[in-house]
Amino acid sequence: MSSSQPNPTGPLPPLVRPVEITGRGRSLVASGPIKPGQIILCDSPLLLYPSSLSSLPSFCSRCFRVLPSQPLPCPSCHVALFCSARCLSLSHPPLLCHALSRLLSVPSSSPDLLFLLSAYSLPSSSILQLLSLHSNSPFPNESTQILHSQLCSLIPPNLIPMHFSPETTAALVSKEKVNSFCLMNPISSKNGDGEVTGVRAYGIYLSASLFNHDCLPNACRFDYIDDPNRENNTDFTFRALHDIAEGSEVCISYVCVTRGYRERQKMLMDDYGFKCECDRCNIESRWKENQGDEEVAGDENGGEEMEEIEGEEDGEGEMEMMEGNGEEDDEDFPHQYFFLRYVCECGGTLAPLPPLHAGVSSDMVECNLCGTVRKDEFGNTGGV
Ligand SMILES: C[S@@+](CC[C@H](N)C(=O)[O-])C[C@H]1O[C@@H](n2cnc3c(N)ncnc32)[C@H](O)[C@@H]1O
Repeated sequence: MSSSQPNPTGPLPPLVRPVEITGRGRSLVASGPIKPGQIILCDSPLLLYPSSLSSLPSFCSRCFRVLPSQPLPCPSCHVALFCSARCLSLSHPPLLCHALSRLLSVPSSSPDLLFLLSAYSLPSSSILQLLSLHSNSPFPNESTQILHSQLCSLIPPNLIPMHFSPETTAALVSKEKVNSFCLMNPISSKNGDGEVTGVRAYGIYLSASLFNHDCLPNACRFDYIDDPNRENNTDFTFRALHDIAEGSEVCISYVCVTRGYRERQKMLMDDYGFKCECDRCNIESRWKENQGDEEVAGDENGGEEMEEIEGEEDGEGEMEMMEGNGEEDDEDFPHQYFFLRYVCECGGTLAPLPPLHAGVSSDMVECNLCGTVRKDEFGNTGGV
């Protein structure tokens, strides 16, 4: 690990500092001891964009809350709908507005177009921040060339943004692939069967995109997109699952932690371009069922950007182990404690509520997927 690096994405809270770690790039490490449930980072989006054109009639185009029965349409494009006069007045950039109505006539348009139109609508300084994020292969290829020519047909000449070029388009797409977070539809309390109903929107969060991945994360993300009492409902909060020692790396999981080894490896390689060599993967790679041909080849077109962060779907592999269906015994599954303590029945991650007073951790845990808050059966004694 090398010394602290300046953070090009902006100021970070005092609990973490960015460092460069060989083989992992920029990483966030604890500047001091972090307590269970402590808020490590709060981050606002640089950019939010709808998951698809078909989601536009359901969610406010600014705050992405569910639209009321009488939404306010943009008087110009009539495509973007808003939940309130405030949201309507706050943001609907002309470039996006013009392009949206034209986009409806593009047959089977790529979701990347919504991202690119939103990104090119940003002020120049924000585009540069976006371009400062990590990516793999940021160079034009056939698919980014096609995207760029589609953009050319969607953006009127008088609104062509400053950095607009095939190179920037390719770079933006590559940044999006590894840095975008999903804003999921919360699990409805009524359907409480663990089903997640899909991605509502995607977002780029500059500081949060410095978190690296671990299959046994020590932090997880909370968002409260439908909370009527939060003005900044699309902000993310990252909290510690347990004690984190000064100097330790703070990691989240990019994929649902309940997924099995091979599936995790494939998703991390296809979507993020790295082979995970965390402690858990090192152990699971030795399991009999994971020996042999590994399907972890890269796939340029694969996957969708941090979309599984904190449990999008119920995985099967590890949960089966917990239920006693697997062949391994406890010695082969030392992370069983993690699953018992930090994984909710819905597949989400359980983190303690923030400490009530300095040094006193909460004895309540909250699931970041179904939102359940309950007593921590294990007490708040610290790390795994
Ligand atoms: C969202 S960025 C995280 C910050 C990034 N390290 C940076 O330098 O800006 C995701 C990228 O970080 C790297 N990364 C994240 N977790 C990793 C891990 N466990 N092992 C190796 N590389 C990792 C991969 O290159 C991945 O595509």
